Order: sequence, then structure tokens, then C-alpha cells
Amino acid sequence: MIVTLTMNPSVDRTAQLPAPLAVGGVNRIATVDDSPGGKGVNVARVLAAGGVEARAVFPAPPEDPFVTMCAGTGVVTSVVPATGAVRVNLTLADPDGTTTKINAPGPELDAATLDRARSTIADLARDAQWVVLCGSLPRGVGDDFYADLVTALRPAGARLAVDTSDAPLAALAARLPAAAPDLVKPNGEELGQLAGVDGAELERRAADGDTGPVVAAARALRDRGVGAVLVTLGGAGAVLVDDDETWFANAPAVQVRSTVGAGDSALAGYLLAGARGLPPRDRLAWAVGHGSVAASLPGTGLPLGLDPATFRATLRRLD
Ligand SMILES: O=P(O)(O)OC[C@@]1(O)O[C@H](CO)[C@@H](O)[C@@H]1O
Repeated sequence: MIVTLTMNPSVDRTAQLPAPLAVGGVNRIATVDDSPGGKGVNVARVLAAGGVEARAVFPAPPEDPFVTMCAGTGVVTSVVPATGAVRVNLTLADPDGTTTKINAPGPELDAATLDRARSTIADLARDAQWVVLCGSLPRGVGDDFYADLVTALRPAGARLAVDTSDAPLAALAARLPAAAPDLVKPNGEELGQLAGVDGAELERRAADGDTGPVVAAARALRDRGVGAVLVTLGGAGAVLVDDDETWFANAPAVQVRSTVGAGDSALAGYLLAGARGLPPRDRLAWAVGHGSVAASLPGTGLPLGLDPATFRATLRRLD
């Protein structure tokens, strides 16, 4: 079983605009769609559709519409009882696939909810192959939350993945190697935050075809105890440093309709390939395959049950 934890889940509301977003102007909406989101929820949905037993853990009031929305997707959940309503995150989708995301802060969590979340995840970790800690932390949760959890869950034996950004990511970086996860999945900017280098420069260089700085930063993280580093670089492809192998994959040419959920789908693809015992090369191919299909779907569209024969990334070994 793979367990995901999303401390700040969200109803993802996608407003499809008939014309490009006019900042400061009046914008009309063509259609609106709501789906259950939050990084760990997305990961669990893709895993379950790929045939791997998965469970999404998140705090929410048990009667929150978000819980019903999740049930409608069939994803298995453990709801940690909380009081504040689940946030609504807005995606403004331009006709050309450009997305503008406006993420709400989410409800403040109290100490009792945090304790319940920690004990729920600790119980589930005992029977899990992976525990995947995902997304931003709402108010009331200290920046060290993930770093503390990685340390606390280590004796349970499950492998641990972290996909977050900003302050919680910086807190994790400050605690390496003691709190080193088995897997991190940063984008270029987050890799910069983790490795203490300029992420915008990493992304610029990768977009120009030079993945050298990304590879160097990812390898530096391995040297600091992180098991594997899967870096998603959007249209510039992806890099995986894993099992002492370094691989690059180009981004398959797809018509991008919404990048929301693409990183989560890439992470799920990596885990799906791993669950089949496949080597790093295939883990990266599956990651990129899932990520690119997600990017081709509107809103928080997820690749649910893909045929691996359709993965078209070109891979290059870099070591
Ligand atoms: O605010 P966070 O937790 O960083 O990100 C939340 C979020 O943007 O991440 C998912 C896409 O990765 C969406 O389903 C969701 O709206």
C-alpha cells in the first residue's frame, strides 16, 4: 500500500476562459468545473487507477463537500477530523493552455488535529511501502512538520517521499541528512530551494538544453542522504538521479491544456513503475508519461490507468 498525506487539500475549481486572461480587466468564464485536489489526493488517485493500493489521508470536517467529492472518485481515504472547511483553489485557464493558479491559504489547523494526523499516518505507515508527504502546510502547522515526520516515521520501515515547496522545503533541507527522504520530486525552482542554489537559473539553463546544473544540484542532494531525486522541468523534460544512475527524459510533444496536477502525476508514475520492480530508466519514463498526459488534460485532469506502451519520452543516461 502507498499512503499519501495532504495537510492542505483543496477543491480545485477550474474556470475556463473563452479569451486570454486580462489582468486588471473584466474576464468572462465559459465553464466551471470542480474536482477534489491537493497533491496527495491527486497522487493517490493516479496510483489507484494504475492498480496500486493507495490511501489518501487529509484533514477535513467529515461532512465537508470535499469528502463526498473524493468518495465520488473512488479513492480510498482516511479523513482526519478537523473543523475548518476545505479551501477552494482557483485555476484560470486560458484557451491556449496557460493556467493561472490562485491557491487559498486553507483553514488553520489546531494542535489536536495535528496530533490526530500524525498518529493516523504513523499507524498506516506500518503497513505501507511508501508514505508520500505532499503540498503546502496550512496555518497552525510548523514549517518543520515534514522534517519531523520523516524522522518520526523512519523506524516504521516505509519509504518516505516529500513533495513540497517554500518554507517547509527549506526546513527539510536544513535538516539533511538526518531527515533525508527516500525520494523528493522538486521542479526546478524547488530544487534550487532544496539545494541552496538559484532555481530560476536552473530552469533557464535547462530550458536552453543545459541540464548540467540540475544534475549537479540533484547529485548534491543524494550526497546529503536523499535516496532519489526526480526533477520535473515542464517542457524542458525531467531528470532522475536514482540508484547511482542519472537519467534525462525529454518532454513528449503534447498540446498542453493545463499543467495542474502534472507534477503529482509524474510522482505517481515513478511510484507505479517502482511498484512493478522496474529500474530507474523505466521509473523516469513512467513519470514523464504520466506527467505529460496530465498536462494534455484540462483542469486538474489526471492520467487514470495509462497503457505504458504509449509512453514516448526519449531517455538518455547521463553518467
Ligand atoms: O497549495 P499547494 O498545497 O502547494 O498546492 C495545491 C495544488 O495546487 O496542488 C495540486 C496540483 O499539484 C492541486 O490539486 C492543488 O490545487
